[in-house]
Amino acid sequence: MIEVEDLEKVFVVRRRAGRLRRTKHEVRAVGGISFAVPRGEVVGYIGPNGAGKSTTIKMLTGILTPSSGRLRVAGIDPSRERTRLARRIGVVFGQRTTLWWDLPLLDSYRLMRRMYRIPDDRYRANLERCTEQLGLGELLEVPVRQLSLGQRMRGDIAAALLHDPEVLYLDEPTIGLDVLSKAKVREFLRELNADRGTTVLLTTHDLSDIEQLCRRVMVIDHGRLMYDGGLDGLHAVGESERMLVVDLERELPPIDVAGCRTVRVEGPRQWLAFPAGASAAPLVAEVAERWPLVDLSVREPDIEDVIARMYA
Ligand SMILES: Nc1ncnc2c1ncn2[C@@H]1O[C@H](COP(=O)(O)OP(=O)(O)OP(=O)(O)O)[C@@H](O)[C@H]1O
Repeated sequence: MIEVEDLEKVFVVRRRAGRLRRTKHEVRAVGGISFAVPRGEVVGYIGPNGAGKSTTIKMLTGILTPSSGRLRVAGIDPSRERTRLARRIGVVFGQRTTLWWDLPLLDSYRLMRRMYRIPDDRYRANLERCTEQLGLGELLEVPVRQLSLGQRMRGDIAAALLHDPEVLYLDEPTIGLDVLSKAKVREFLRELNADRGTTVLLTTHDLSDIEQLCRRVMVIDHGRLMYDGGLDGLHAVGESERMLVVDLERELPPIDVAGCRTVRVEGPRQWLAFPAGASAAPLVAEVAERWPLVDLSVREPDIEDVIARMYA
């Protein structure tokens, strides 16, 4: 559904270099990335600030023209046939709205029906589905400026789906939302993908979005693809560690188990880190045999830590 080959975007920026002089600089926002997303996949696209995520999405929608490389979305070259592509894709920018600020939601949707020339029956069916699943019923007559952030975001997601796009780009769709609103948005996206097979490319700084929605994740940094694969594989790349949390009968000096590092001691409780790929069984057996053990648990690595280590 999405094919990207050696995609590059270089911005030329002018900077002041004195009172009158300006010098030209090149910013390589995206520096030769390649990937493919098959139909129906939900892929997370993450990276630190300024990594090149939004620039990639803008090229995938046709807003920006690539400096070089090959790009196809649903078989269409986005920058050449932007209008034709617009009928096949939906876009939600969490930081901006595509709705008309002073109009009630429903009026924005009616305008979109005209713009996209959506047949009546399809429009009605999609509106009904989105209204029900996103809980928009009581909001349809409310002007967008009076909506809360979470309500507006749900309104924006519905707007992006009225014309039945095959691909949905989501740029920070849960930014600023409370826990409940995030859960609603994620649930809706899961159902959308399961029921309609919509391909989703999701950019977010909230890693729970990724954990809950994506099996595959791509990590970009300085315009380069650092990782493309399953969530589990991230742990290996990020050299993550699991934690053995040991409750002893009494306070003891840090215990010494081969293959582990004691990272914290608090009274009778000690935390021992070991490589995420190693088995916990021999370590547990050794602790149980050599020390007066009351309880023990194994904690999985936190994806936030893994990603932070990768970015660093
Ligand atoms: N129109 C532009 N002109 C010049 N430089 C730009 C332009 N747009 C983006 N850049 C630069 O390209 C790089 C990538 O920016 P981009 O917005 O794609 O990052 P991002 O990964 O989306 O970041 P964030 O997570 O902060 O939104 C940055 O260094 C940015 O300053």
